[in-house]
Amino acid sequence: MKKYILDLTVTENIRLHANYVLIKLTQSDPLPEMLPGQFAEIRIDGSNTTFLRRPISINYVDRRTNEVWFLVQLVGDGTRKLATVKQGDTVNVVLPLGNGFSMPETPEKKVLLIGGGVGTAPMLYLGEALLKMGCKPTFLLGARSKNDLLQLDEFAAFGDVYTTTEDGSMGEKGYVTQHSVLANNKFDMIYTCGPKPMMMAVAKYAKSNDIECEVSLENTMACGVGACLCCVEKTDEGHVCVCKEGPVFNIKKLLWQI
Ligand SMILES: Cc1cc2nc3c(=O)[nH]c(=O)nc-3n(C[C@H](O)[C@H](O)[C@H](O)COP(=O)(O)OP(=O)(O)OC[C@H]3O[C@@H](n4cnc5c(N)ncnc54)[C@H](O)[C@@H]3O)c2cc1C
Ligand code: FES
Repeated sequence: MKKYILDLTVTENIRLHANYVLIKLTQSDPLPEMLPGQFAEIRIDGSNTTFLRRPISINYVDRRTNEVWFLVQLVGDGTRKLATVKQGDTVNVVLPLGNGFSMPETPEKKVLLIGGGVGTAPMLYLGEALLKMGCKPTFLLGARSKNDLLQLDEFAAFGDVYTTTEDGSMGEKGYVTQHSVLANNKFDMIYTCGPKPMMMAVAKYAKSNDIECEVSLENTMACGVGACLCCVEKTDEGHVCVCKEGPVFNIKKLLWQI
């Protein structure tokens, strides 16, 4: 897919919670095609300590308003600076990058989308794409506590939503892999994104229950286009760049000890 370097304009920057912002960007021309699971490399202007662009997932593409959404967790200088953009500011992005999730062959498939923390970000756009093909998704969203569960209304517009929190402040207490929705249903496909230990636990569950599973890796990245080799992951085909060959992989391709 063709990649673009675009100067996009901020239409909204919504503080969802102390540590998260939702940034919506647009341009006068129609935004390019973007697939669920792909990401952008965002240039951080005005930060003396952030030399490289930062990879952020495509959270949602609103074709009616011609906006692309980014859900950003504030973890360091780059994301904190990005979180300060205001309506009318320009943000330079390279997109769409990476491969994206593969869609089920038929809409009859029963699919579960598991997001942990800010790993829920790519699941919203994926959920809409699944619903559009007639495959209503089930979302299982996990976080430390209630405040870290984001965009619940938006998810509910596309499918059934279940939640877990580690402190029990919302949904079932515990980890996503302990949620009763797994025991009460037989899913054909699981898509997941979140902290690596969570994705490994999900992959282990999927493997032992013979369920197809795709994970979206968040290896630390620099160039985002397969040039610097800083994001490599071992697969059954050798070392590959997660930014280019991924970030989405079928768990059968990964050499995880699960
Ligand atoms: C393909 C991909 C998609 C991503 N999508 C999103 C998204 O939609 N929303 C979002 O908020 N973040 C996302 N991330 C993570 C995001 O890129 C990092 O949090 C960001 O680069 C940190 O930049 P910083 O300058 O704020 O922090 P830094 O100063 O660079 O780092 C601060 C802290 O964050 C940790 N960190 C840095 N990079 C990562 C990473 N890739 N994963 C986990 N921890 C990291 C560092 O170890 C350090 O402890 C994604 C990462 C990848 C690779
Ligand atoms: S980030 Fe440079 S090769 Fe992947």
